[in-house]
Amino acid sequence: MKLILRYLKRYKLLVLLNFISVFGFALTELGIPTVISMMVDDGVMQQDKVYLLRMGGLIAVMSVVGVLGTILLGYCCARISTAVTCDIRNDLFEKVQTLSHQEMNQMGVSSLITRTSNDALQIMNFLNVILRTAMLTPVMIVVSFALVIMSSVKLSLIIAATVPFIILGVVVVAKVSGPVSEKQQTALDGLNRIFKENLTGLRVIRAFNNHRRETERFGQQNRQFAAQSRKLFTLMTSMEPLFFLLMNIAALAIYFTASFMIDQRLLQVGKLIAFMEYLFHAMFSMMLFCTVFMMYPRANISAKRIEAVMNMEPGIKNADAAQTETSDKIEKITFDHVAFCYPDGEEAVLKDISFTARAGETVAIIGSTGSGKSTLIQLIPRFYDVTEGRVLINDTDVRQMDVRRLREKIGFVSQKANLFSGTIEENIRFGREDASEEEMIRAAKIAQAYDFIMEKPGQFQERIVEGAGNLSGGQKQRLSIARALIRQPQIYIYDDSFSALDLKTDARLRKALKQEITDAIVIIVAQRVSTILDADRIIVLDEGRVAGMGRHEELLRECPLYYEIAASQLSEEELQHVR
Ligand SMILES: Nc1ncnc2c1ncn2[C@@H]1O[C@H](COP(=O)(O)OP(=O)(O)OP(=O)(O)O)[C@@H](O)[C@H]1O
Repeated sequence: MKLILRYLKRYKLLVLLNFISVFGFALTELGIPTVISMMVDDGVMQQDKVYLLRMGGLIAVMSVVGVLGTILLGYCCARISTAVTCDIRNDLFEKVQTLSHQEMNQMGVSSLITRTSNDALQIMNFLNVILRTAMLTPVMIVVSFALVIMSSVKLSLIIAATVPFIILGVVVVAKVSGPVSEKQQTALDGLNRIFKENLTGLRVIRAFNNHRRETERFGQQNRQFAAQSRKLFTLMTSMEPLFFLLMNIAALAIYFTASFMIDQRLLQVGKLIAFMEYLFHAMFSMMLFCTVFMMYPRANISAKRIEAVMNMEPGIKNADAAQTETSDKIEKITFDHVAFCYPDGEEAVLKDISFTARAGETVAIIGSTGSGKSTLIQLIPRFYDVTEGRVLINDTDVRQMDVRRLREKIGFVSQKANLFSGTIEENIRFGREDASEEEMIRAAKIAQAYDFIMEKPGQFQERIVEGAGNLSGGQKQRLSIARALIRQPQIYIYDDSFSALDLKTDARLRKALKQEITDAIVIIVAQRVSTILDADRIIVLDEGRVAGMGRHEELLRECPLYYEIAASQLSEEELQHVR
């Protein structure tokens, strides 16, 4: 619960106001029965009308104060609980932005979503209850039990007998509900994961006619979640009837004893009314307090799940002496005997990779699937850090550079064209918000996106739906290329970014890129040999090792693996031309 306290500290004034309104409320709630008891014993019994009127006025004032206190209490609870949850969500979101791919994989995207949504909601509900009742109930319990005892010590003994049973019940429920709550949240993670996978893979599921299987998978997980929820709710609600049973038995015993006491003039009727009123408040407050107590394990689990994310150390962060000032002009990128192994992998995915890419050059990387092409380029923007060797920009190790500054210099076009819901313009400007209209149009034109954008009814204002479902694969790729181009970076990295383009568009795009980007370093991962024919250097990767390096013609002659790839894609004539 340290998490909640840490965030509550930000709203000290409101918490204080909350506390004051709680006291105001308690004072009036418990004051009114006292005044009623006085009215009955000293006013009604003595037929003193003036006294009755005075006391009636006092009750009216106390009621107004009580109502105002309750409204203020409600306001404070709502303000604090929503503000704290909002802060927690914002901080979680910000934290997730700093996590590297490794931590994201470790935690799981669905679990991160559940933690930000459902776990934060649990904290909000708990806070709402705690601010409303946890502050109020201890005050009410102590004061009203004191008044109960003061009203009649004998009758209080009957109540004392029920207290151990109540405490025992609450402790048992709290102990059992903690682990159940954890299982419930984990089941919800799983439910979200299946739902997310199904929505993103809807077409595949339909194409393979697998919706029954998926529905069954979802149903199974849903049943698991429902079972845990049922257990939890049953546990939480089981306390209430038991509590009322105890209360009713106690009330019977009290009335029975009180009738004897009144008979023997040991107790007045007014005192009995007040006693029952105090008792009602004491028991009701106790029940509310028990609810808070029972809610605690659930909120505690959620707080722990949130804290686990907050306390995660980002794998990629700035070195202590990170260079915030990188030289403006990037002359070269050097891979110096680089090896890389994924944190959860057993074997190195890249082994002893060395090459240099200079400004104005295009370096292409080709190789069979799984040979390590995408992994290699992800080491440049530090999505991962090398396991051995160094990646240098000019002569500085990227690990010594400020991550933000480093990434500012890079235009990265990922293998999967990720676009965001919003307009086409917003998506292109994602690369650089302050770009001019001309720069945006220029980027769209080089990326060969301009024509299809102009054909859309909304043109640059055309809306892209979630997951860019209203665009073709090639259109998505071209927009993500435009997004990188508008940035005008010094390093371009294309991770198989032309694969969805037809050969004609691919050729036009490469021609435009060559004309417009003359001074930057361009690194292209490609599957198609035709995409990289003109590259200044082609690196052929085979199981994480460099199997060949050179221009297209040289490699055809000297690298059997490259020849094999080219032979599978080019015509006999194109191959003979080189030989
Ligand atoms: N996050 C990851 N964790 C563990 N292993 C990974 C991870 N990503 C990729 N790999 C493994 O690393 C190897 C290289 O993958 P990589 O994606 O770099 O290959 P690639 O050459 O780009 O393949 P493709 O052409 O199919 O995109 C593969 O064996 C893959 O299984």
